[in-house]
Amino acid sequence: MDSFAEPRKPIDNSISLADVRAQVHKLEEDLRDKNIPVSGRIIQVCHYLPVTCAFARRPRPEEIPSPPATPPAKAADIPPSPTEPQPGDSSLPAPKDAALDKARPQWSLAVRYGHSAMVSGIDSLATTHEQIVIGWTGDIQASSPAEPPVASAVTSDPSGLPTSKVATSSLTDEDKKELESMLEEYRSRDEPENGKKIHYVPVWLDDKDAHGHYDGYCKQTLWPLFHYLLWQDVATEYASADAHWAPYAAVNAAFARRVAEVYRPGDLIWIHDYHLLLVPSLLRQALPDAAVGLFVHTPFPSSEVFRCLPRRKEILDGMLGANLICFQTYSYSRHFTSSCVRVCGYEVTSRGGIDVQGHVTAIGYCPVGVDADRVAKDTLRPGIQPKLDALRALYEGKKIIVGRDKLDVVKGVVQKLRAFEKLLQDYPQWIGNVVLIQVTSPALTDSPKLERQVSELVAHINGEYGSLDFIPVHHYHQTIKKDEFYALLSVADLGVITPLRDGMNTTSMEFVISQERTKKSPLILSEFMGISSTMTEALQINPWNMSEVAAAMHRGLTMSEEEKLRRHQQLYKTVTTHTSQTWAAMLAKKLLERLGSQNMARQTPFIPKGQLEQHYLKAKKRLFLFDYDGTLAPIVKVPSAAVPSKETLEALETLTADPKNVVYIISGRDGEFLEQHLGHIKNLGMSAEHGGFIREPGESTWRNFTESLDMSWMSEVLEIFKYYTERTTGSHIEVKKSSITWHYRSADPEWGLFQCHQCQDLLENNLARKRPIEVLVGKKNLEVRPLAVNKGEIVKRILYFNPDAEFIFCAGDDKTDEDMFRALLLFPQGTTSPTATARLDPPLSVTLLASSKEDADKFGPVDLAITPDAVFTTAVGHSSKRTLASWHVTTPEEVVEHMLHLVRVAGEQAPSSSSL
Ligand SMILES: O=P(O)(O)OC[C@H]1O[C@H](O[C@H]2O[C@H](CO)[C@@H](O)[C@H](O)[C@H]2O)[C@H](O)[C@@H](O)[C@@H]1O
Repeated sequence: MDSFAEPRKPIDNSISLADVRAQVHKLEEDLRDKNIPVSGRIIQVCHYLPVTCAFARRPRPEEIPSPPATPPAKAADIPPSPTEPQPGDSSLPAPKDAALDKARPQWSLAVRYGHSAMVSGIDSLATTHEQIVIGWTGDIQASSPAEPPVASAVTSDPSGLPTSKVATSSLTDEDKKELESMLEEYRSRDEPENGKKIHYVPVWLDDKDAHGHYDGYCKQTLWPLFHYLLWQDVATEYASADAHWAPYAAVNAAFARRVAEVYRPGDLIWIHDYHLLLVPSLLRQALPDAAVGLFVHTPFPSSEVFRCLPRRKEILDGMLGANLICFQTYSYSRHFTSSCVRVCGYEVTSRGGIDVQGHVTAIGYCPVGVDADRVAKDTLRPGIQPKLDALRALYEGKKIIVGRDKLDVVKGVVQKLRAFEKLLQDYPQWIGNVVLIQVTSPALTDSPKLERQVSELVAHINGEYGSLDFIPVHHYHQTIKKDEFYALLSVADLGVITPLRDGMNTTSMEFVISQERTKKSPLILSEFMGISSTMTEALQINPWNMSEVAAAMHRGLTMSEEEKLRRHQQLYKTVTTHTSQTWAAMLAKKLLERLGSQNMARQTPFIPKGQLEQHYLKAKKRLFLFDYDGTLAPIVKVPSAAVPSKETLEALETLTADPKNVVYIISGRDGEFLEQHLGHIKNLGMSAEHGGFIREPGESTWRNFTESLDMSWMSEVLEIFKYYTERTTGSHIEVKKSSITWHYRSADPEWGLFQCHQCQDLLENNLARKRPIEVLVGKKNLEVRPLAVNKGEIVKRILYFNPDAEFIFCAGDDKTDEDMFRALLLFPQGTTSPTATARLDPPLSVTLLASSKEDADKFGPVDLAITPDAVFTTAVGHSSKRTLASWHVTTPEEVVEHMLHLVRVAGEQAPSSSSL
């Protein structure tokens, strides 16, 4: 237990806000220099706006009551003409009635408390950036029209307003517009003077969706899971962890739409927290080039817990639309990464990013802090001192332990009380000399069982260890006011914050700042909270270990003044330099760094349908070169199950039926597999084993390019693969005619990858130095084939024999397909002329098969008919995948759709062209 030892020599882990801001500025300048758009704006996407909205609708004309019918008049009191209303005549609507006063806003806005760290961070960024905060209005409270009108958009606490709600569906477009323009004028209390504008933009949600999303999926499904609670342990009316998925998805979609509406190229987008985990991928589809960051404020559980979530893949894919995902701690980021690897089978790049079909999401962490200056100011509030004095007087002569938590299972209040009892048991000298003041504020959802448990435990301890003049535990279950809160933190001789799980925990930081003016008292923290990784000088404990917590309490209460001071100074430095301001600036910095990194800057555009169609229709001869796995058939777990779909077969059959088309499959598969599934397609050319074999269109025999090669290495590779297969459960070997593949897709993903690296290392640094082989890293496989053959060579060969092709479409998804794309870089880089021509030397595969030197010499260079615009090299995968291809599509289905489309348009054109 490291923390129980004498404190280490203080380390300087402080961060300078000025430095981070300067770095942000520099990064932006550098990006501009590289012509990468930087707007200087940040879009912050938060579940709630930091504003509450109350609404008092003006009555519509038809809702204004008409004057009541008057009784028959007596001659003596004939009323004046109705055109002359009398003062005080209550039967007539007063023209100045507040409800009718068009000038008076229907809306009143007030500060929404909560998430103060995030909100103050965002506010502070206004020093350097214009921002747009997008969030839900929350339930709209109904305020009475008789309420005094609000003078401006900035108002005080609306707690006096009636709490009935206004249905969002009852709001008109005008009502919504009115709120939007008031929000545009709104300025938060903490916005810096002369700061840049913060625009507040509401997301309008259907009330049912909004509650299904938040009270349902967020609070009943995700929140417990992220805090290591499986649903049967928390939900009293447990239905299904999948209930409320639909509103979760709907609300996320509404947020993404709103962001897309306000987005401008060069904006940075930061999405906050577990309420919005699908927004990144929705934005990636809508705004492929946007720089999107996702910050997860909660813990992220171990993959073994996370995998219980029915929608685990949807959630991970949703998050992975971001360019960067940041967590509070390294350990949460590690859990996330292993969930991606284990649940989805995604791979981790050498720099720790997650690779999804070529789109790499960087993973990082950046702990949030508090607004230390504001907290320090708050501790000086005049109302605090009298409360502090009162507490001191009340507990005079006794040590005070303070705990303040939400009454929520994960906050560990029960465990803390048990540990306190253990303190009194193990260190009886404290009986009568120490009190625990535990304040619990109500959680979002009541838990009567937990409340009962806590009360019983308090009563038990007080009964067991208390006396007429001594009550050991003082438990207050209520929301306390700010002054009371700071008085409590300041008076403590020991702070005990010991949740079973907590994303970060800001109370511990507020404790340290409060103690700066008073006792510099020590702090006990649970090791299961995010903040523990930065608060290294706190006494860290496992909240489940009662003896350990009791010992830490004893230690904290008896600590020397010198040690207290030393520890406090270190904690204070951490808290006052790792603030909400530095956190917010660091997020901006990290996303800009990501933006500048190579992966993000190089986007492969989506294949241009019109241009493809135009060149296809124009060409007298067209060449199609398709990889198979991952290009014409999606990747599946078992290789033999990757059979072509009905649509794929239809596309190949119709393409090959057109005499203008020359179509080849160029695959790593063996000829047997290709023949079995595609052999029946007339006129389909096939190349197997990464260019080792070719079967020309219309022929039934294969030409073997490896015949004359030394293939003795195969048995040696097989031995090595066998060694690894024995040690990697779930892996298997695929032996082909002249290549061999070791698959580990069904093995434990981390172990499989580790073994793959070991095996690759052995093959490359040992066998490949002596033998004419190449080791290829494929999709969860390792392949070895002869050095002399590759897919690029085959492409050159096909092109060499079809020099009159005027259109080339070549698609592939993995590294071996890059050889094909490389072979099709026929024009020097930067060629802009659409009529540029190219010449091709005879490739090795042509001369190699020549029977004699003279025969080989017959083959000279050929002039190609192709022009630069008519070569469509197409990577299947994400637009940010690193590739030599000029275009991309995302899935094999899209490849097939494009092919079917070309065949269709050519078919539609055929009758008219023949009639010409
Ligand atoms: O050149 P390709 O047509 O892309 O073939 C490359 C290798 O694909 C096969 O393995 C891959 O696809 C399987 C089915 O989706 C998948 O289970 C496996 O994990 C992938 O690595 C094939 O088995 C190999 O022989 C090919 O060389």
